[in-house]
Amino acid sequence: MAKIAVIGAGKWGQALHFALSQKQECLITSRTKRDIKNFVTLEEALNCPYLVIAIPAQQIREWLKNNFKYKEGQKILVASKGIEASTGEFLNEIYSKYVPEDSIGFISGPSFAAEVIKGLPCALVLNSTSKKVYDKFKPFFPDFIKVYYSSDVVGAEIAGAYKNVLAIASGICDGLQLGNNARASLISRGLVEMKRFGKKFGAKKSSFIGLSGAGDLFLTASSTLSRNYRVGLGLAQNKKLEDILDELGEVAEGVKTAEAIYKLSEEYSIYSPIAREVKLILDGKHPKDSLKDLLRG
Ligand SMILES: NC(=O)C1=CN([C@@H]2O[C@H](COP(=O)(O)OP(=O)(O)OC[C@H]3O[C@@H](n4cnc5c(N)ncnc54)[C@H](OP(=O)(O)O)[C@@H]3O)[C@@H](O)[C@H]2O)C=CC1
Ligand SMILES: O=C(CO)COP(=O)(O)O
Repeated sequence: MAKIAVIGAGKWGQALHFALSQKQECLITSRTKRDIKNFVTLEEALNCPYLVIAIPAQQIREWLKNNFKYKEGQKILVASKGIEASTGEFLNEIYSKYVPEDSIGFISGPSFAAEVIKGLPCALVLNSTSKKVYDKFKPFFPDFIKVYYSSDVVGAEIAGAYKNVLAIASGICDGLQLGNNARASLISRGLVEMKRFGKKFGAKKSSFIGLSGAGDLFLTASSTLSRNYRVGLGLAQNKKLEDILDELGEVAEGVKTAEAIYKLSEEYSIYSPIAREVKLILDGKHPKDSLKDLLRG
C-alpha cells in the first residue's frame, strides 16, 4: 500500500505528485476527479501516513473542518503559500488546531510547478519545528530536488506568502514599462519590507535571504510563469481584477494575501508600503498614483 498521498490536484499538487512518484508510489486526490495515474478517493488518500496538502490558503480552514481528522502518527506537509485574509491567521496557526506541531512541515522556496513537472532541478526548504518531519519526508523526494531543513516555520510562511504580493507589484512595474532599474529597486525594497514584517512575528532573518525569501521572490517577481506576476501585468493594463482572475483560471494567492498583510500591518503598526499599495490597487487605485506615492514616501 502507498504510504504517501498528495491532496489537491491543481498545478502544484500535480507537480509534487510527479516528483514524489519518482522513488515510490504516490497517490493523489482532489475535489474534481481527474484522469491521473494513482488518482484515488479522498478517503483512501487520508488513510496514508504521509500527506502533502496543496490546497489554496483561503480554503484550508474550511477544508480541514469538513474533511480532516488527524490519525495518530501521520506526518503532514503543507505546500500552500498564503495568509488567510478573513482572519490574518498564518497557515501554521490554522493547522495547529488539527495536527500536532511535531508532525507538520511547510515547503518553501523557488519552485514553479511547470518546471518541477518536467523534472528540472530546484532546491526547496522543509520547515518544521521538528527535524524528524524533515527526516521522514526527505527520502520521498527525487534526485532532482534538493531539500534543506529549517525550523523557522513562521519565517518560511511569511516569505512564501509575501513574495506573492511583491510579484503582483513587480508585474505592475513591468506592465507599466518602468524599466529594469525600477524592478530591481522594487524587489530589493520588497525583500527589506517582508523581512521587517516577519521580524514582528518572530521570523528569522536568514529565511529572508535564503531560498524561502530572496530565492522565491527573485523567481516569482521576474517571470511570466508566475500567476501573481501576471495579475500585476493585467492590473497595469487597467484590466478588471475579476477578468484577470477569470482568464488566469488558477489561484493567485497574492490577491488575498495582500489584504491579510494590509490588515496585519495596520494592527501591528508595521511599515509595509509596497504591500499596502498592491492592496489599494486591487481595490481600484490607479497604479500610476501608487507609483507616485511610493516614490514620495
Ligand atoms: N503552482 C506553483 O508553481 C506553486 C504553487 N504553490 C502553492 O500551492 C497552492 C496551490 O496552488 P496550485 O496547485 O498551483 O493552484 P491551482 O489553482 O492550480 O489548484 C488549486 C487546487 O486546490 C483545489 N481546491 C480549490 N478550492 C478547494 C476547496 N474549497 N476544497 C478543496 N480543494 C480545493 C483545487 O481542486 P479541484 O481543481 O480538484 O477542484 C485544485 O486542486 C497555492 O497556495 C500556491 O501558492 C506553491 C509553490 C508552487
Ligand atoms: O510559488 C510559486 C513558485 O515558487 C508559484 O508562484 P505563482 O503562484 O505566482 O505562480
